[in-house]
Amino acid sequence: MTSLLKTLENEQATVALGQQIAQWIVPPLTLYLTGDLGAGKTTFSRGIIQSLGHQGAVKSPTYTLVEPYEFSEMDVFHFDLYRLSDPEELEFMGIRDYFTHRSVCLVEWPDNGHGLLPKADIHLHLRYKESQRQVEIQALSPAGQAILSKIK
Ligand SMILES: Nc1ncnc2c1ncn2[C@@H]1O[C@H](COP(=O)(O)OP(=O)(O)OP(=O)(O)O)[C@@H](O)[C@H]1O
Repeated sequence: MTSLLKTLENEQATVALGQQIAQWIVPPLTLYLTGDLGAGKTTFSRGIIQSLGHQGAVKSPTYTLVEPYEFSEMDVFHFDLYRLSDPEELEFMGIRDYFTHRSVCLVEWPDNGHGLLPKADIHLHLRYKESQRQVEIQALSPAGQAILSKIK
């Protein structure tokens, strides 16, 4: 599978990447979002979620672990696992019930999910390089590859 490197000049570029990807999402789909604190994971998620039709704010669910958004054709689950110390918390939440053929999972700090999450179709690595913000978008499945091939 392939990957793509993009520079994100400003916040709007991060939002716009989410908006682009949102048009091509066919559930089920899982995106992993990694990058340091403040790298732009929530900004990207906001681009996707608002583009799908959510009109309110999109905040990182740091304390609730997951924020669900229901749309006509899919359910989006925005996870932030930064504070997850015990994977049993995910089991207690009944995490497996979240994953259906309608589910789109956006997962911040996926390494803390300890293998309880679906495998990623796309992995976004957000980073700073020489004072620029960059994102490496990695396709990890045919569904992810189909989306990657359309990103401009
Ligand atoms: N490409 C960009 N260029 C400049 N600023 C950006 C860019 N993308 C996002 N930002 C800004 O960076 C700040 C942090 O972004 P955001 O909250 O999305 O990061 P995060 O990775 O979700 O952080 P955390 O891990 O703390 O939840 C926000 O103020 C956002 O507006």
